[in-house]
Amino acid sequence: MVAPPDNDVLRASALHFQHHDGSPALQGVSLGVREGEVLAVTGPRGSGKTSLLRCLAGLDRPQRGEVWFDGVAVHTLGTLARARLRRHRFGWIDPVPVLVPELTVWENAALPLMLRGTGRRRARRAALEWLERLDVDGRARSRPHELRHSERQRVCIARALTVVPSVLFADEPTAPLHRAESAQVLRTLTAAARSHGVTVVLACAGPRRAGLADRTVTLLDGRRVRTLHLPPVAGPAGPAEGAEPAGSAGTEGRPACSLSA
Ligand SMILES: Nc1ncnc2c1ncn2[C@@H]1O[C@H](COP(=O)(O)OP(=O)(O)OP(=O)(O)O)[C@@H](O)[C@H]1O
Repeated sequence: MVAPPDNDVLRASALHFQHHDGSPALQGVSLGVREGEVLAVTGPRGSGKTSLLRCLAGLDRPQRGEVWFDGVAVHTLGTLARARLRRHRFGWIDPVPVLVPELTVWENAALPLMLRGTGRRRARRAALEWLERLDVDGRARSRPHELRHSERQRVCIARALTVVPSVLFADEPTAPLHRAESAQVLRTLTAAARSHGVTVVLACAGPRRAGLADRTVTLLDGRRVRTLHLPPVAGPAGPAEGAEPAGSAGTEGRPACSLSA
C-alpha cells in the first residue's frame, strides 16, 4: 500500500464509522492536516467530532476509508501497533479531566514521558515546565482530588504537551472551564503547540473557540459541510437539508464556517 502523494502529515479519506449499536457517526469524511497546523473541527453535538478524532488517532478503526499518518496506514494497523503509535507520536485531551488519583500532579503530568522511557528526574523537570505554562505548577505536589475541576483539566493539558507529541488531539479541551479561563487555556495550548511545531486537531462545538485555529472543518451529521445552517432533522439516507456538502480534501483552505441557526 502506497501513501497518498501529498504534504499532509495526517490524512483521512472517505471515512465511514458506525458505533457497535449501529449509530452512524462518520459518513465519508475526508480531510488533510498539514504539519504544524492547528485545525479546528466544529459542528453541533452529535455531528461526529469525537468519532473523527478517535479514528484519526487510531483509537477507533473506521469500517471504510483510510487514515494516513506520516506515511503509515493507520487504518491497517492492529491494536498493539496503534497503541504504540499513540504512545510515541500522539497526545490526547478529553473534555473531562481524568488523572491517576494515587499520583501527584507532577507525576501525572510526567507519566507519558516515563512510559516512553524518560528517566524520572528529566520527566519531572519537563512536567514542571508545562505545569508552569498552564499555571498549575503551584499544585505540583498535590493529589488530583485536592484540585478544582478546571485545575485538573489544566494538568491534563500539561500532561498531553509534556511529551511534545507530533499530533495533539484535543476533544473540547476547555469544556470544563469558564469562558475567560477557556480562552486563556486555548491560547496557551495553541501557542505552545506552535512554538514546538505540534500539529493540533481541536474539536470544538462552535466557531468562537475555533478562532485560534489556522483552519476550520465543519461537520454535520457525520459529513463535512461548507456552511452550517442547523437543518430540520435529516433523513437517514441523504445529506441533511441546509447543509452544503464540502468537497473532497482537495477543496480545503476556505474561510472558517459561519454558524446560523
Ligand atoms: N458510544 C457510542 N455508542 C453509540 N453511539 C454513539 C456513541 N458515541 C457517540 N455516538 C453517536 O455517534 C454520533 C456522533 O457522535 P460524536 O460523539 O462523534 O459527535 P460529537 O460531535 O463529538 O458530539 P458531542 O459534541 O456531543 O461530543 C452521534 O449520533 C452519537 O449519538
